[in-house]
Amino acid sequence: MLKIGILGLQGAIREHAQAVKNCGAEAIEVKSIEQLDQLDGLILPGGESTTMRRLLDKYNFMDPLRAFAREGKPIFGTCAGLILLAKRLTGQEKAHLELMDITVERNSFGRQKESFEAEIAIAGVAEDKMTAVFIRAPHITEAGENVEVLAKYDGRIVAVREGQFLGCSFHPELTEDSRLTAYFLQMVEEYKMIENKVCN
Ligand SMILES: NC(=O)CC[C@H](N)C(=O)O
Repeated sequence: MLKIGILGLQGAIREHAQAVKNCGAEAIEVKSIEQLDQLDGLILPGGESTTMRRLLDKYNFMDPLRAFAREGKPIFGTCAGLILLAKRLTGQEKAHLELMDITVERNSFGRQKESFEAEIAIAGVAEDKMTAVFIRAPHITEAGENVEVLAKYDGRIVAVREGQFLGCSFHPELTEDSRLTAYFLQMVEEYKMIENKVCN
């Protein structure tokens, strides 16, 4: 069974764990860096990216997370998690993990739309549209040449993939529709196959 970690420092942790279990994998709430070794893939949940960054520093997660990525292991960032993955943040000098070749703007859907649901199509995941829950959501203003744009809302990029990394502006764990989580687990499965080939 695939072992999927959910970074458990702050944010929507339990809902992601449930979505992972619904898709038939084991969900592990990650609270210390020692737990990273046993994982096949990792989810960075939504929450508040500044708070999350403070906790990542406090518990010395930054370098181990970058090492996890260097091993080629898949990471899925949702909302605040997407902000953590970005190489560039609008209006901020320093980004966080700097793993995905994207520029992200925080809180970009205006006041009246602080929290809303929308029906969006996601390439390779939900061509027929699915409900996406946006909560003080960021969006992607620039995507590098190796980044695949999977979804847009209101002309703005809200879901992307770059090789082993997947990111979205919304909260896929807050609806019953687990298709995006299932897509991520498929990425993890593919990574495992590649890893086994290299080892054998
Ligand atoms: N729902 C979310 O994760 C919101 C992200 C939040 N606005 C931030 O900047 O971190």
